[in-house]
Amino acid sequence: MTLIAESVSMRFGGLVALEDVSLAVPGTGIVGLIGPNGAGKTTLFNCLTGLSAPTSGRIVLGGRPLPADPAEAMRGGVARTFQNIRLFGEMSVLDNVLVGRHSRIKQSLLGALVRSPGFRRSEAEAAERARAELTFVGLDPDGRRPASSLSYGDQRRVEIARALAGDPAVLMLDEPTAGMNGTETAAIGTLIRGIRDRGIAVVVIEHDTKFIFSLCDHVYVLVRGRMLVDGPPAVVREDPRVIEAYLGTAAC
Ligand SMILES: Nc1ncnc2c1ncn2[C@@H]1O[C@H](COP(=O)(O)OP(=O)(O)OP(=O)(O)O)[C@@H](O)[C@H]1O
Repeated sequence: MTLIAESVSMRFGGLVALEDVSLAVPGTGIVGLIGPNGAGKTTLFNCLTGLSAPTSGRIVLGGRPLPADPAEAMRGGVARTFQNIRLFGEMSVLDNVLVGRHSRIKQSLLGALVRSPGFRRSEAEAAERARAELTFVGLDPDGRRPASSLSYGDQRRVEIARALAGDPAVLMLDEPTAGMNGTETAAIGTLIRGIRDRGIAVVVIEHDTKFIFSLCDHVYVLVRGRMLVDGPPAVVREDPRVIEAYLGTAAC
């Protein structure tokens, strides 16, 4: 399912955060989005995940306009993680992942109240799926510990498991390696490739350009709210405009 931003602009009062930005996420593969601080990456992510409606332009998923409503966007097939981890800290790891699964399954209120056989079967299936996703991201499938008791890196994995439990067609990861060391970053890269191999399209925002260039099939570069250039990593990293605008630092 292709996710497309068509000529998206976003203004906050007098500030132009995005100006006529277009981007296409094909149904498979890993797309990277890089750019200096304040370039508009998170603003674009928010539009692509239904969190914000662009001031002009549109977001299209599978040929249909994406509703500017995160829950609807998730039901449509777009899941995300956040720059600042957003888990229910007091809840168990498993329950956090179940929240992602419940966005996908329909249960009647009556069935839930009387705990009908259908409701119990559906709950058991959801728990099984949540455990499978915990195993997939490399965590203990038991998941009984409170989410807040996990290390920062493992909490990121729980967020990813929760997003995967909702059966997304596109998974959007906002700085998935923020605060991680080299070993942890490499492990997240392996996990993202595994997600890609399941046939899920992945979009990654990162400041770590080395990570993006080694991971992605296609890279977009945003600078001051405009899409400066996009292409395969080998082309983008050599583009003089990119080097001048963004990569002419020790970071690349
Ligand atoms: N809700 C908002 N209200 C007003 N201005 C905003 C809002 N959200 C973002 N901005 C502004 O829009 C611009 C783009 O911000 P955005 O967070 O999208 O950039 P970014 O590329 O994600 O930056 P960073 O890498 O630092 O996270 C910035 O100037 C920011 O201050």
